[in-house]
Amino acid sequence: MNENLKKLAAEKAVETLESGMIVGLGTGSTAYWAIKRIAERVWEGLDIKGVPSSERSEQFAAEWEIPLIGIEEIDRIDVTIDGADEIDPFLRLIKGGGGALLREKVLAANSDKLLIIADESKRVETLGRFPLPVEIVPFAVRLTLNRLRELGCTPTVRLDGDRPYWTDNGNFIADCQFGSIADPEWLAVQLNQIPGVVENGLFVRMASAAYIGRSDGTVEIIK
Ligand SMILES: O=C(CO)[C@H](O)[C@H](O)COP(=O)(O)O
Repeated sequence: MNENLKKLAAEKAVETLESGMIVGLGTGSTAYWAIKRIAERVWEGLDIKGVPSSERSEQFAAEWEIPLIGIEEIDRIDVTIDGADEIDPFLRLIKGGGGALLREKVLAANSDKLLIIADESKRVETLGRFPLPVEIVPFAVRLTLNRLRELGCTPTVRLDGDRPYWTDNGNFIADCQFGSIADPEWLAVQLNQIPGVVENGLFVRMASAAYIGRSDGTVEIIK
C-alpha cells in the first residue's frame, strides 16, 4: 500500500526533470522509485547526469544505466530528489533513517532545488517522534553521547546486527529520541557544535517542495 504511494510521489517529482540537468539521487525506499523512474526516462531519451547520495543508490543507478558524474567534477546540482523520515508544515525535515544523511545534506546544500518525496505517513505537525539520526565519529562515542544527552534526548548507537552500523563515510549513527523538537533551527546549530558530531539529520530551509503520495491516489505538492 505505502509502496504505491511512494511510487506515485516519486514519479510525479521525476516528471520535473529536463535534459541537461545534473540530478542528485536520494537514498531509501522512496528514492528507489525515483531512481527507477529516472532510469526509464533515460532509456526514453532524457539526457541527465546523476550524483548518488549513497553507495546503495549508486549501485541501483549503475545497474539501471543512469549516467553518473563524480561529486568532484561538479560545481552545482540542478535538482535533488530524496525521501524523508518526517516533514513538518514548514518543510523542515528529519532525514537519515537510511544512514545517508551526511551525503544527502551535502547534495541538498548544493542543489538549486530539493524535491522531497514521501507517502502521507511522513507528515507531522512537530518533528521529533522519529529518532533524529546524528552522524558521529567512532572516536570517544561515550563522551559524544553524553553531550547529546545534555540537549535533551536519549541517544542510541545504531546497530547492524550486534555491531555498530557504519556509514558510507566510516562513521557511526546516534539515533536521538527527542520526543518533540520545539526549535529545529536552534537544535541543528547546537548539535553541530558538539565535537564528535559530523552532521545531524535536521534539514531546515532546504526543501523546495514536498511531493506527498496520498491514499486517494493523488499527489499533493507542498511548497
Ligand atoms: O534520509 C534517508 C536516508 O538516509 C531517507 O530518505 C529516509 O530515511 C526515508 O526513507 P524511506 O523512503 O525508505 O522511508
